[in-house]
Amino acid sequence: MSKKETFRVKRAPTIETEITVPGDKSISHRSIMLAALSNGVCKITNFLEGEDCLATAEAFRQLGVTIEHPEPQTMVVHGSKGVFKQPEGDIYCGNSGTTMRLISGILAAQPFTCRLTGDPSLTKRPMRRVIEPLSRMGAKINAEGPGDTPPLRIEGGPLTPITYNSPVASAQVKSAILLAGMFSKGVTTVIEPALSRDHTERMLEYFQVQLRRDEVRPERNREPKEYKVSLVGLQTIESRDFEVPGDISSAAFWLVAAAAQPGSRLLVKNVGLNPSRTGLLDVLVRMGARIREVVEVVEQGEPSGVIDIKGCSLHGTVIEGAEIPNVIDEIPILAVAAALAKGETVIRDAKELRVKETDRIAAIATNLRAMGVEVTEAPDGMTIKGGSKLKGAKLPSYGDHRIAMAFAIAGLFATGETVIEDVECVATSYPGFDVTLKQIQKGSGLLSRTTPVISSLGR
Ligand SMILES: O=C(O)C1=C[C@@H](OP(=O)(O)O)[C@@H](O)[C@H](O)C1
Ligand SMILES: C=C(OP(=O)(O)O)C(=O)O
Repeated sequence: MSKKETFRVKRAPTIETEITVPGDKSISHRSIMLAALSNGVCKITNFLEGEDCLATAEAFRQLGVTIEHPEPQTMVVHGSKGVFKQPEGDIYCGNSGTTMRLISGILAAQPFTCRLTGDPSLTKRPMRRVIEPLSRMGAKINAEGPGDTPPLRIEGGPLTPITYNSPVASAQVKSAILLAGMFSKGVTTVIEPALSRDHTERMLEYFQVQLRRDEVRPERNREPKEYKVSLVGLQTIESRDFEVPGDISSAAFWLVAAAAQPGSRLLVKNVGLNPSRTGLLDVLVRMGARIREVVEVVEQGEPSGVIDIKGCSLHGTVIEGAEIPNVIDEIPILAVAAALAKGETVIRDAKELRVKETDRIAAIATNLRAMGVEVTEAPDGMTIKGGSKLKGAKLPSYGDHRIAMAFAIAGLFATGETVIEDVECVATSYPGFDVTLKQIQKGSGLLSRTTPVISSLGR
């Protein structure tokens, strides 16, 4: 996609198709990292060639790791057992918070200094959340930007393990500490206030690292639970091949497009169904969507399979509390679903959205209002009054991939034309989104009448 591209979207026919989506972004990042730390050669297939994950691959090349790219979506990583070379220049993490925060955990343990930079969006994102625990482990990290923002200068060295009570349920914080813990002698523990995505834990186990996971109730039999993960450092990370499942956060856009349109039916195949990521399906079911999901594979620690969704008229819901980390990246598209649903949807406990690629609460509220939707903003969320007709509008993406894609879907339901500006950011997580968008607008790729309806399992 070239610079300053737009999506021009018009009302679409019902969706009746089956699709696959590119590889999972979170898992693709981790596959490069764990393969690089491993003791041999790992072939990663269905790797997401989004800019964020390519930035992670490039970072490890700069650290001296040989990474081949023999064919599309395949990366062959020659593990270096955690021994890296000092990079010549800065490591550029692009738009990717995951790259910067996770790699910080690894660099904290290296016997050299390096500097991490990013694009204007990443340069505004808070890094205290990783600086604090990694400094407690012994790293010297200096955030050069105002208010602990990047660039980060990391002077690594020997680390001591810690037990860290994380104030946020963040997979990036948890993963940075666990990766640092792999370089320190003794037990590193992270306790989080709600379960964030657990791909790092699952992939470490798949690479033969032993760890322990517990659900703890701080006061006996009282909710909310806390989630505890511990590992002993200096374990060998055994090289493994890995196939990345499709990204449910990318599938989310089409799932909502189908869910909100009576008469639509969509099958998404080979998509990740890790329970720490499927909160979107729970929310859509609460809104009235008819969904069945079938886990077909649980190899390599990550469940994946098919989602079968039928459109109907949706109604409002409440999204809050421990569910928020599970749907954190899906809130922009869930807000669009809320605008299309009858009644009110309340989103709370989601102040994290203010520090993503953009302030997503403000971006969602502004764009929904431009389409004629009544939205009340709160510091940690919003209330959306759904059910009125969406008006086509010219909308900024705020340089945020998920805002760009969510509002392209809103445009499929709006009167007139919706134009999303500056959509090149979509390449960070979903190359090919524009192709599927065009197909769906044309109504192509209809399901054949023989496509079996999934009848087992379901929600
Ligand atoms: O660990 C990861 O791969 C991610 C964790 C989440 O961020 P936080 O850890 O900041 O919640 C999520 O928003 C991001 O897209 C990817
Ligand atoms: C927040 C996101 O990613 P990251 O934190 O890696 O930039 C995202 O993909 O929505």
